[in-house]
Amino acid sequence: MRRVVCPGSFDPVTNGHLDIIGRASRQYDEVVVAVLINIEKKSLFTVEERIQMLQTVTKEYGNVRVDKFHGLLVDYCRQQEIPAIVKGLRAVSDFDYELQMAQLNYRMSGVETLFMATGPEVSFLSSSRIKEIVKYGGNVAGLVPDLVQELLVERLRG
Ligand SMILES: Cc1cn(CCC(=O)O)c2ccccc12
Repeated sequence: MRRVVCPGSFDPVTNGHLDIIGRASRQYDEVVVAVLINIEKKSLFTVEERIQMLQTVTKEYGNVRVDKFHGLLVDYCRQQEIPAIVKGLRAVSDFDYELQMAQLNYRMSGVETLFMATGPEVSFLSSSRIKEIVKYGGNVAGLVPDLVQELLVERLRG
């Protein structure tokens, strides 16, 4: 069974994330979307809320499982017996950091990293930019799932 992990904060999940997750779900038997627990980073949604959103918007793929982890991703991969990581690359600016992480992870654990180029229609997306737009009254329809847009408006505009 070919399994991969798609790690991230997903605070919240965007259509850029779903582009990669959906394409990975067609390449592998199982995709584990792993939400990073980072207590040092202030997040808009709780880990449980992020997991709930991801489970709802990835249900249609049928072979996506959502989980959470803290600490080193390669330790999680070892515990879960997942041999590879899938990362989405949005722009050349992503590559430098992701290359270093891929080399480190492989050197530490033998876990491979596979890169997928995000579609041009979503390559400009990030959770931070989306939150900023909603916070100042902008419209993010088509950039995030409808459910996420509703939750963003509720959380950021009360
Ligand atoms: C493009 C992209 C960035 N990330 C990390 C996002 C984050 O850390 O929230 C992803 C996670 C899964 C699929 C695609 C992506």
